[in-house]
Amino acid sequence: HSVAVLGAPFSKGQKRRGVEHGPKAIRDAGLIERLSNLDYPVHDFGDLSFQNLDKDEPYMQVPFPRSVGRANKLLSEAVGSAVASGHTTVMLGGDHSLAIGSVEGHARQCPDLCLIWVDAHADINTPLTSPSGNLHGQSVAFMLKELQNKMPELPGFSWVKPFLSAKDLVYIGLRDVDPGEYDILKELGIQCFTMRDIDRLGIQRVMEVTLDHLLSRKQRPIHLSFDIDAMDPSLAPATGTPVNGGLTYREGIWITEEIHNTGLLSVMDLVEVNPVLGASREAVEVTASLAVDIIASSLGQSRQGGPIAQTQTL
Ligand SMILES: N/C(=N\O)NCCC[NH3+]
Ligand SMILES: [Mn+2]
Ligand SMILES: [Mn+2]
Ligand SMILES: [Mn+2]
Repeated sequence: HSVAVLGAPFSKGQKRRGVEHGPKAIRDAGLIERLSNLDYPVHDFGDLSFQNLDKDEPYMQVPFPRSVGRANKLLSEAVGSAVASGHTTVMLGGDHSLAIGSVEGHARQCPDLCLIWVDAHADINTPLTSPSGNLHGQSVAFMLKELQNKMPELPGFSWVKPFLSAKDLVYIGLRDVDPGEYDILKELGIQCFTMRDIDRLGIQRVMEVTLDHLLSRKQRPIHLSFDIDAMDPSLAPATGTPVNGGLTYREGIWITEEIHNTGLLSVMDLVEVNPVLGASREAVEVTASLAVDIIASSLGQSRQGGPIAQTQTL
């Protein structure tokens, strides 16, 4: 099947400028030709354009709720139609609040999807537990049916009906979990593999348990939501909330190769690349180039190489 690439230049899920330039930085690092070298057609849908709302006052200490809600409604429709057209879809962020629209739009087409959240952070605060109010740290809370009774009605989010069950979600890479998030993760019994678990078990075992947890009962579409800050900051410095002690390059690529090998990847997000925050041009380039490697290996690029492509003539 074919791959669709969708840019979402959006930053109002958090307060640092620059993450709206993430899609361009990832494209400039050669994403489209790297994907074209794999074995299927690539459709670049370009970038969504998000309307600027002049009035969008904070609500319960949450900044830009209407802008974030509206952007995600637009993204949900775009991702939904890409999936409906049969594409494996890559959403380029932008901050991680965009996962609300990406996963919601995917779930409308594939209600039985499962979600693999690769991130230093759980992004499962509610507006009431969030220390900062930033919506990019609350994305998962809007998705979970089990949190419905803990979520206030936010302006701009009336269109979102929770669609995911806690058992259909696995976290990999956690190392900076807020107290409110810790309580929610424990209460809901969500399967988490923190960096400590990865140190203990090794990434091969973590992926074995992850894929068994999500797929052993029933094979179903996978949504991979990959926050570049899951990777060690030495590999991905140009991002908004770096946390030391992250995934090695090889751990990140093991995760994405294993997900590719299921043949079930349907949508992936690659978010939080912020070119403005790189201390040098080189720092921006290594971050964007890593993002391309993560996406390409999720879609079939392999360290083992592969056969001559059907489309190539000798
Ligand atoms: N990168 C972030 N989420 O993935 N930042 C917000 C979360 C901070 N608790
Ligand atoms: Mn995140
Ligand atoms: Mn993060
Ligand atoms: Mn972030």
